[in-house]
Amino acid sequence: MKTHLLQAYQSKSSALSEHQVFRIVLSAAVQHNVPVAFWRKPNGTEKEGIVGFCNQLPYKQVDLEEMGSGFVLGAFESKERQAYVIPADLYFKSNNFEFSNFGNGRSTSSDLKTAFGQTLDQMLSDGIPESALQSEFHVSTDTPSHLSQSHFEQIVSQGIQGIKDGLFKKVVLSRTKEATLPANYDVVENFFTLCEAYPAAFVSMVSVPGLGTWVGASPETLISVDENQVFRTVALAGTQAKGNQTTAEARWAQKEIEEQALVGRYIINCFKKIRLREYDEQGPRTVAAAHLLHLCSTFAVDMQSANFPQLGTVMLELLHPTSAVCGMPKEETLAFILANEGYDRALYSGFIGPVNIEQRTDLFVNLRCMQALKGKAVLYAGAGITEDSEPINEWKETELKMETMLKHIQ
Ligand SMILES: C=C(O[C@@H]1C=C(C(=O)O)C=C[C@H]1O)C(=O)O
Repeated sequence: MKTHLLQAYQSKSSALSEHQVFRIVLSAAVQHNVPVAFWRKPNGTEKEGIVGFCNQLPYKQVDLEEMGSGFVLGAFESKERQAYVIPADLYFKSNNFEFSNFGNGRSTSSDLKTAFGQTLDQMLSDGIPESALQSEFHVSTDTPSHLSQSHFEQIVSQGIQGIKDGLFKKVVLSRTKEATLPANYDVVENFFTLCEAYPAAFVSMVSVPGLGTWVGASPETLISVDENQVFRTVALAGTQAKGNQTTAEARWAQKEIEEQALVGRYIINCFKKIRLREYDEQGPRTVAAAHLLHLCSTFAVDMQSANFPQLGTVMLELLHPTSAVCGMPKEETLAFILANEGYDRALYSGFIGPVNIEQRTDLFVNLRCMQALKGKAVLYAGAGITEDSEPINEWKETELKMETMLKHIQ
C-alpha cells in the first residue's frame, strides 16, 4: 500500500542520486527525532533502510516468529533476548527506491508519519538543506570512558590468571579508543565507503534518539533464518593480519585453533541442550574480513525437517553473548567482564540486523564498529584470551581490528 508521501517521493526520486536519498531520509529522521537504520548485507547488491515513526524506541523481548518487520538492536548486556526494535514503518531499498509501508498493522503515530512525509516532500521540492548535506545524526549523551593500554593489559593478565586458576577457559576482553572525526565527516558517505570497501561484511549505520549513531562492518553472523526456513550461525574466532597471503595459504597456531574450536563446541552444546541432532557443520576454514583473517565454521539446520519452527528465537537466547565475544563458560566470563573491563560496551558485541523483512531474518554480532559523536568517534574492539595469550599481543590485535573502521574515517 502506498501513502501520499511514498507516491510523492517515487515520482521525484529519479532525479536524485543514491547518496542524496539516504541523506534526505537521515536528515528527516533527525529533524523528527525518530530512529533510522541503513544496512547492506554480506555480498548483497542493495542498500536497505528503515525509519520508525516513534520518538521512544520500543525495548522488548525478541520473538522472531511473532514480531513484525523491523531492525533489532540488542546490547551486549541483554538478558532474555531484550532489545530495541526499530519498527519498519518505512522500508526502502536502493535498487529501485520503492518505499514499502509496513506500519499499517501497528498503531504508528499518524502525526509523525504525516510530518515526516511533509519534510521529505519539502526537501524534494525546495532542494536539499544544509543539514542534510552535512549528514547530521542523532548523538548519544553518554560517552564511554577511555581506557589506557596499561589498564587493558592488566585486565588481560587478570583474565589469563583466571584461566590458570580454573575459573574459565576463555574470556573475550575489549576496550575503546577515541579518534577525531574530520570537520567535514559525513556519516552517509562513511556508510557508502564501507559498503564499497567491505563487500563481504554486514555494513550498517543506525541513528537512534538516545542511543546515538553507530556505524560498523561486521564479519560475524549470529543468527539467520532464510525464506526456506534454513537456520544458520557461525563459529568465528582466531585472528591474524592478512598481509599478502591468500586464505588458502594462512597457517594457524594451536592457540587460535583451540580458541575457535571452543566457540564451535559451544554452539554444538546449545544444539544438544535442545536435543537437535540434524545440523550440518562445515569447516573450520580461513575467511577474510577486511585486512584480517579468521577461522570460521558454519552451522545450518533445515527447520522444517527438524520440525523446529522457533529455532531462531531459541538459539538467540542460548547463543548471545557467544564465546566469540564473551567467553566460556558464559556466566562466569560475563561476570568477569562486567566487573573488570571498566566501561559499558553498550551496543558493541550486541546483535543487530533486520528481522522478518522479505521473509528473512539476519542478525549479526555488532563488531568492527564505532559510535559517532560530535567531532569524534569511539571505536570498539576485543580479543579472545586463552591461557597462552600475551597481553601486548592482545592489545595489538584490538588495534588491528579497530583499523577496519579507522581507515575510512580519516
Ligand atoms: C571481539 C571481536 O571479534 C571476535 C573475536 C575474535 C578473536 O578473538 O580472534 C575474532 C572474531 C570475532 O569473533 C571484535 O572484533 O571486537
